[in-house]
Amino acid sequence: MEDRTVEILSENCECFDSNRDLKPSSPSASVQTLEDSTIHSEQIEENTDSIDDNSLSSGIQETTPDQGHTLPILQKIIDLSTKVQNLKKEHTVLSDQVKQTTDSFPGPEVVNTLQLLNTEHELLKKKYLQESSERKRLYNEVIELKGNIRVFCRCRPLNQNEITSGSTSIVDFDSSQDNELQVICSDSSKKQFKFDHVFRPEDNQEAVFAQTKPIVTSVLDGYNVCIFAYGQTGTGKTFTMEGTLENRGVNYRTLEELFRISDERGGIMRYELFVSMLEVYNEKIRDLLIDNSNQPAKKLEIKQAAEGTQEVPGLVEAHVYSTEDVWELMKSGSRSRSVGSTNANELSSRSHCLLRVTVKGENLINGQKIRSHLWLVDLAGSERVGRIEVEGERLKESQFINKSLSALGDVIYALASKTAHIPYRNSKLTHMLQSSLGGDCKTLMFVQISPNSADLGETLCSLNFASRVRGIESGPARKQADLSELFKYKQMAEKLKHDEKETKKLQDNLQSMQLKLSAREHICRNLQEKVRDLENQLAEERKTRLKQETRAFAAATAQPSGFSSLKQAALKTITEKKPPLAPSKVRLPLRRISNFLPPPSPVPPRKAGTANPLIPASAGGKENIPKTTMAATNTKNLMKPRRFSVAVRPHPSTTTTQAIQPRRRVSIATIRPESNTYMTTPLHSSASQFKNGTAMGRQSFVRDSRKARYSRLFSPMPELRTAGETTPTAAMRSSSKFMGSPPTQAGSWKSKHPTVVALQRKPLVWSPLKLRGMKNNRRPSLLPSL
Ligand SMILES: Nc1ncnc2c1ncn2[C@@H]1O[C@H](COP(=O)(O)OP(=O)(O)OP(=O)(O)O)[C@@H](O)[C@H]1O
Repeated sequence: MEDRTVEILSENCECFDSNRDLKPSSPSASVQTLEDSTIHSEQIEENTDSIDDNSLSSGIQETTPDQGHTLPILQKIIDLSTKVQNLKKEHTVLSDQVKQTTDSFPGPEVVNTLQLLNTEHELLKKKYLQESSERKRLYNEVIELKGNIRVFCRCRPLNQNEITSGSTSIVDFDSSQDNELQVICSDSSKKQFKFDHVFRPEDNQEAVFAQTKPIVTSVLDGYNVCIFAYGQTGTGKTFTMEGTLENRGVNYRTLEELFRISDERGGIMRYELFVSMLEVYNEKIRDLLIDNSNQPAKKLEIKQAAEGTQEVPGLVEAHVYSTEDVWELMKSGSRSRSVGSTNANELSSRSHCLLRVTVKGENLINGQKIRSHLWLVDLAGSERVGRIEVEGERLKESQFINKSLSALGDVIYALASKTAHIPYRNSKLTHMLQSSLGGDCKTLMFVQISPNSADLGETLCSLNFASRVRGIESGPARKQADLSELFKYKQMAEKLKHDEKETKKLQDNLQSMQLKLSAREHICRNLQEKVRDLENQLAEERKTRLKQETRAFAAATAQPSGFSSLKQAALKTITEKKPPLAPSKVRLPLRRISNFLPPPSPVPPRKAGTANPLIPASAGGKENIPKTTMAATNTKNLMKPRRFSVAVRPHPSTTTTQAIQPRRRVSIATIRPESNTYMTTPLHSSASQFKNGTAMGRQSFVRDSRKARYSRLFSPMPELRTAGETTPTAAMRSSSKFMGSPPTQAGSWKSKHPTVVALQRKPLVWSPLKLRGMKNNRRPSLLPSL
């Protein structure tokens, strides 16, 4: 009977083997993609069902030695493991993709660049605010300086000749009115003139420059400034502007002041000063800084630059670094100036002398640059031609001088009357001063007068002219910016705008990449959960099958007889539709599937009172070996079948067509003695061990860890072969590779599997022992009542 059982079990194993390559009947159940892991899971279920159904429908078949050696459940486990491995591989691929995506993110360099851009942006904003504040301050200052054409009147003292001749001063200065003077006419009438400031004959050069300085220094703020001295010959124009070595004039003091302020503002502004010196002689421009005594004078013309300013191409611009440089240049230029002797002045200036100071400044805080001009003009004598007895060349000079001075008067008149057209181009002088005369420039006019009564007419003419100049309503001064710098700032602003756009684009890209990363991470997490579900499901299935195999093995070995009843009961059970294995209700933590055997778990000594019902309570030591095992080991033909199955096999004498096919294959891989060279399954070892009565089979059990693992998985009671001190169930539990698995919710989970349900209702429904016991009413079942 036991031989038949073994044969039946073996054939059942073969039957499962023959179905191990079964594929899902529905193509839709195939695992196609990783994302369709749910389908994957369902496919596993259907695979299981398909295998089981095919196994059941095929019935018991003959075992052939050439058929596969792997059990179907092993095959399914392998398939599941393969799928899990595939899922892990895909997970790895996805993780690598995410990592590559992360690597392609803007790295630290881009982040640093962004930080630098932000810092630069903040700095530019700060500078812009500072510049706005500065501009406001300057604007207020300009408002205070409304009426930017200022007129100072300076009266020279009577010279030695005039005093000797008994001349008296016709200019009366009211002590109570600082800025007014009265001219005593020939009829003893007094003409009063009011100017911005009136310098008396006793006022020295320092006093004059003290009043001039505020306007002069405006050139360092970027304003064009024009200072000119107007008056008849010998009234002290050159003395005021150039001065002497002992009494330096406005020109020298201005440069001195400019250098002083430049040094004072050194931490904020960097200035460069350039000096040009030229004269307009007979309507010709001469560069006074070129020693052209030995060669013909180079002809210079006034050109209008792109910025609208008047430039003289070819004019020397000497970079000066100190007042000494300026003084040397002035002396050199003065020597080149055209002078002549008149009866009014021994060294009368026969030309208009213009000293141009170009200031180039750079704001070290905001980088703003300025470029402005300061014109210091010593005009030729304004006396009428008839006043001085000249002829020939001197007469011609005087005509040009008067013509240019008349043009200057016309310009001033036009500015005063606010006419649309200002005749700047009527003379070289006004054309040259165009950008420094007018409403948006600061102009200072020194009207030089003589106190000599003999010069009364010329004095009145000069004062009247100066009074008209003073009456010009000029607009607020306009700061002269370097247009090239302006263009540069414009480009910088455009670049900043572009950089801000790029920064925003980068930030958008960063956000997009972060979103993609989070999405991929989410996918990875889902995949991990699916892998975990599959592993949990696999573990559950293994556990369930192990339980069933244990029960079947115990039943089959304990009660091999009554096979027909067993068969009928089993058939009755298997005809029920088998639902898929109940999924795990509780997700178990991921546990890596390895090919290594878990360490043998110690089997706790069983108390007599809590002994497994499969084992008699009185059993101990060798006697603890279950009777099923003992029965199997005592069977002489145990080693004959190629496979050793715990499922029953009908006796050859019985019909094979009526063989019972267990719903869950419960078999133990074994081997025929003649093929033991190829098999190292535990049963083979155990069979040899049992046969020889030794423990040598244990060596082969652990020689191949993979085979040993599977053999150990499906060996119902490997421990029984050696220790024999525990029950098959306990032995199976202790030998299972899932010993380390977390406890399942066995108490709460209830299987819906028909077989399990049937077993729950009829614990011994397909147990031969139970059937036999029920049939004969003599022997109770050894299976536990679940
Ligand atoms: N404020 C003054 N104090 C003392 N001396 C003066 C003063 N103004 C002019 N002089 C003297 O008067 C003389 C003539 O002055 P200056 O040459 O400067 O006149 P000018 O107006 O330039 O004449 P021109 O138009 O012919 O060049 C000089 O010797 C000068 O020293």
